[in-house]
Amino acid sequence: MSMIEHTTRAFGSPSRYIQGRYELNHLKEYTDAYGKRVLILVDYFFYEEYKVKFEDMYREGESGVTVLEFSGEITADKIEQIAESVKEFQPNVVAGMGGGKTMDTAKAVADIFKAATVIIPTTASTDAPVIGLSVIYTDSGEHVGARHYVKNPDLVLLDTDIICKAPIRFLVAGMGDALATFIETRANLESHSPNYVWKGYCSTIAVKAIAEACHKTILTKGISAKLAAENGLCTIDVEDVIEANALLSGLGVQNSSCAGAHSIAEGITILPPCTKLLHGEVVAFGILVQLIIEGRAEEEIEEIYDFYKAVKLPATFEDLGIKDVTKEEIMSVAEESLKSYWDVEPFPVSAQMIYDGIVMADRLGTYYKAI
Ligand SMILES: NC(=O)c1ccc[n+]([C@@H]2O[C@H](COP(=O)([O-])OP(=O)(O)OC[C@H]3O[C@@H](n4cnc5c(N)ncnc54)[C@H](O)[C@@H]3O)[C@@H](O)[C@H]2O)c1
Ligand SMILES: [Zn+2]
Repeated sequence: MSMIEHTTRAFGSPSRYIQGRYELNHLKEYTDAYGKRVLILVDYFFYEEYKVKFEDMYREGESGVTVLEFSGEITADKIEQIAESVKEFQPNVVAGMGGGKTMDTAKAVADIFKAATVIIPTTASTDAPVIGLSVIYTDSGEHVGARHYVKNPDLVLLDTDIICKAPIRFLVAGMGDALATFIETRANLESHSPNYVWKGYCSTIAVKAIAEACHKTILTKGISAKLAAENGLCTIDVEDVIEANALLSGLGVQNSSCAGAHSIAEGITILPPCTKLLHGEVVAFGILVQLIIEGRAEEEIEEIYDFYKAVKLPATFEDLGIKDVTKEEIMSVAEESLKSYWDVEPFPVSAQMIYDGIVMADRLGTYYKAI
């Protein structure tokens, strides 16, 4: 167990968070407050459409804009190449519009120019937008490590019209990731583990309240939000769930820490079928394992299984695409998972305990599906 070294508490967050329908139409007003040389990295999915829109938007006035396409993997080389290509332009605002990889690349490029960072997520599938770090990979997609910045993004701007229209799987996966917030924060607080804000510093009352609000929002509004978004509607429940997935979940993880659920998410990706799942989907299964290992009350566990059944988050090996997984493979996942964050749990956790938790999560998943 990693105990805190002292009682100093720490909290970190983005400077501004703005969320609403059609908010992207106001991008220029927002970036004007930070600087006049604006670089916008746009996810390949939106590039053709938004390059034209952004160039039109910045045509009048003193600000200049450079719009570049982002595609593929986020690597140290790609970050350097992008920075090199805009060396003359010297952006003082760097925006990233797209999925987690585009956003993380924009954070890295902004850091090189010491520019203001503006993050424009186009899905609500991860808590990457608000966090002050980028996850770097190799060209072939292997995880290299995280690049940490001294500050979080200056502005996180969510246009919920765009996020609502994204495939529903992203919103649901984001709910899985967000549900881990309270469950992992509780473990962090119970074990008095350090948080991610500053080395060795402990968590605040604020993060406990944020994690509780995140949990309540997902469990009470998640089903309605999914139904609405599936029908192209952007109701207040959709807005609330987007805020929980992006803001509350991001603040939660940075200001406490990951624990068992994310450890399972990292361990289980050694099984090839699980690499095709979204981050929040494997985290969702990890939550079940963590709750079982912690021996939480039946009502709490049942509530989570019922929710998964309603929104279709994975609760069994079959849902994960690993119906025929062997005992040896499960033990390998357990051992791999031990390399992550199990030391945040309030008691020591062994590979055998994780093995039992994984199998039991599947068995309970099968049981709750049948009733
Ligand atoms: N920095 C952090 O703290 C942090 C936290 C969580 C995840 N991450 C990182 O985020 C990445 C995963 O994020 P991701 O799942 O968004 O991956 P991604 O960026 O690869 O996006 C997934 C796919 O969704 C597409 N997409 C984006 N918006 C869309 C929309 N509205 N409609 C349809 N398609 C759309 C993208 O083009 C891409 O093909 C990983 O690199 C992970 O390491 C970072
Ligand atoms: Zn996560």
